[in-house]
Amino acid sequence: SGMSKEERILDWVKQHAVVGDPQSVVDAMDVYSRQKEWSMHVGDIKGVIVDKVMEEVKPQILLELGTYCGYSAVRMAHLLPPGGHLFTIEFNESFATIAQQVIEVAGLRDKISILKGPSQEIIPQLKKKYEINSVDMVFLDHWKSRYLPDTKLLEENGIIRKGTVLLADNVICPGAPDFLEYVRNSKRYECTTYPVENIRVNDALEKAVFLG
Ligand SMILES: Oc1cc(-c2ccc(F)cc2)cc2cccnc12
Ligand SMILES: [Mg+2]
Repeated sequence: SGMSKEERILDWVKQHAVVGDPQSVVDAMDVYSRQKEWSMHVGDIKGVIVDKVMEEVKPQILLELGTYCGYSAVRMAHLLPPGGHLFTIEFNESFATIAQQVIEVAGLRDKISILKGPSQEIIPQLKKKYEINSVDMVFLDHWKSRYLPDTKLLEENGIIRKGTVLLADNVICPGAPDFLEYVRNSKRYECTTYPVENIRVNDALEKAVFLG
């Protein structure tokens, strides 16, 4: 038995972050990933690109696919404009439980709602069950094989509107080739690629603006 990696990350955050200080939570998770155990959160190098897009878009309603331990949820919610809210979908119960506690340490419980379950089930419920009309930005960071089907679900369910910004992590590594091909060849998206030469792996984030 013993602690899971995610429990060890939470423990580190509790010991090294300052309660109510989101930046200290982000910094603690980055230090843990660099010095103890690499973890699959977006991290400090790609995180700067996420920050830049947040400053550009200033989303009131932000949807994240893939919470994991809550690193990007905390990083983005900290940058939300007043009144903004982040809905983050996580299908792994134990990850969601860890993320809820990380978000608690950050003092961001009022800005973030974790929706537990498979994205393909939750996306069609967003309007009725969570009273979401449309979202201003989507951060895709879950399983790569879900990027394209979930993007189509977001279109079909009217969750994204003209101008909604999709920002996708890992389009190179682990890679989401079908998603990339779709948004780059579709006349309904305006795409920008943000390549990142990380120490560990080369990767990129893709920004795809929905044109309606
Ligand atoms: O940012 C991510 C990175 C990786 C990843 C795993 C092993 C590697 F060798 C390299 C990259 C997996 C993810 C899975 C889900 C969401 N994000 C991921
Ligand atoms: Mg990722």
